[in-house]
Parts: sequence; structure tokens; C-alpha cells
Amino acid sequence: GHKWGYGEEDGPSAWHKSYPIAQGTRQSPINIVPEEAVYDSRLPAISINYDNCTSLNISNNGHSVVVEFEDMDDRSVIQGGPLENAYRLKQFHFHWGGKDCDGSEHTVSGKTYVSELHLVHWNAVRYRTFGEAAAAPDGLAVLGIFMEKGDGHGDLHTITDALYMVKFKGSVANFKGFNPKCLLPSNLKFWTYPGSLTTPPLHESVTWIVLAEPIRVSDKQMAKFRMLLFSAEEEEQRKRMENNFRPPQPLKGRTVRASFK
Ligand SMILES: CCN[C@H]1CN(CCOCC)S(=O)(=O)c2sc(S(N)(=O)=O)cc21
Ligand SMILES: [Zn+2]
Repeated sequence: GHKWGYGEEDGPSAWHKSYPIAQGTRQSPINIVPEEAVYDSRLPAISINYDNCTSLNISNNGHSVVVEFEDMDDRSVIQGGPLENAYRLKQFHFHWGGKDCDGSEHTVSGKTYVSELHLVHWNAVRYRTFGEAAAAPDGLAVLGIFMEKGDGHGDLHTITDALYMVKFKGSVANFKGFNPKCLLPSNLKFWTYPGSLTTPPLHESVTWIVLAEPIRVSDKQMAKFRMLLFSAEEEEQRKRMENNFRPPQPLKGRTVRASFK
């Protein structure tokens, strides 16, 4: 696909030139306004069943740091909430800022968090491949978890301690045996709305499930995310990987539902 990034020339405000869907009717992220969300008492709780042995590797794709999972069966799935069937865990990744004033993609009444974790799942019941699902209106379900400044998160260090291995774009390292269930907050109350990928190709294929309770990340842990690079080892200019977030997009009449009052 076409080169895109988060800089002045190739950043979110320019993406529409190569990806016209950027100006579509169900784009993400959005600003969530809790008072305007519709409480839906019929929404079942989210059910998360992740197997301990499906994580594969951690990598730097030049846009974020990504942990990928084996997804040839239903060992690690999310279901319930707004989802009609089980969706398979494919990967998780993060978005963050350069300083602590912003970094998350979704905002809550205009409040930004220092980072946002995305757990990406695909509908393997209806689609044969991830790529097919990624382009289908009910193909993906992304669980969004806000990360706020605080004392270090018990298990996040497993990830931040591995980031030195994937400093450069294109680097990959073994990362087996990691179960992201340990990253979830204690309360799984959520907002949900129909949206899109927040990076190109910006497919309008995501059922977003955004948890209301953030997890905590320490200064030291954030510093390790910020030592990652957008650039590959052989590139001259070394650009720090930070501010890899898209700002909120127009709601365009969509309803955000809440699983809680
Ligand atoms: C840098 C590219 N990021 C993409 C890569 N994928 C999509 C394209 O795949 C086609 C085979 S993805 O479905 O893994 C995905 S989810 C999110 S987000 N931030 O909305 O959770 C972005 C992306
Ligand atoms: Zn994301």
C-alpha cells in the first residue's frame, strides 16, 4: 500500500488523498460523550477467552509495536457484548503520544489518555481469511483499553521489557506464551459503536468495544515505548515512534451504546 505516517506531510490530515474512505460515515476513533451514550440493558457482558499459548511474536511495523497470535482455531476469542458470534484474536498493538498530554485515539468528553491498547479480533465464522474480514462491515472487533499515567502495571512490563528487541521498523522477535488477558482492567463495562480501522486502509469493518476503566502505565514504561523508532536500521534519519494516533473523527449520526448506566 501507499506510504503513510503520522508526520506533517503523510499524517492523518493527508490520508484521504490515498484513502478517500477517510471521509466516510463510520470512521474511527471518536470522542465518546458518556451522557450521550445510550444505555442498552440487553447488551450481554463481554466474554474473553484467551489461551496461554497462542502468542507468536512481537514486531515493529513502522507504525506501532504489534504482538501477533496464532489464529487458525478458536483458542483465543472474544464474544458477547454487541458481537453475534466469536471473533478470533489476531494481534494487539498500541498508540501513544510524545508527552503525557495526549496519545490515545478515542477520547472521553475530550479527555485524552497517554496511550491506548487495541486488541484486534476477526470474524472467522463468516470469513475465511483475516484479510477478507478486515474489509467486511462485520469483519473485525477491536477491544480498546485506555492507559493512564500511574504506577507501573504488573504485567505490562513483560511487553515494555521486550521493546528493545524491536527498536527498528521491520524487526521481529519471538514472544511466545504471553496471555493478554493479564492486561485487562478489573471492570469490563464498555461503550460500543460501528467504526473503522484508525490507520490506512481505514476499512469501515470494525465493531468497536471501548472499556471505560483504564489500566495504568508508568513513566518508565512510557519512556520505553518512546524509544522505539518509525525508521528502519539502515535509514539515515532516526525518527522516534511517538504520536502515532489518529484524532477523533465525526460521529455522523452514529449511536454509541453503553453496557452500563
Ligand atoms: C499499520 C496497519 N494497521 C492496520 C493493519 N490491519 C488492517 C489491514 O489488514 C489487512 C490485511 S489490522 O486489522 O491489524 C489493524 S487494526 C487497526 S486499529 N488501530 O483500528 O485497531 C489498524 C490496523
Ligand atoms: Zn490501533
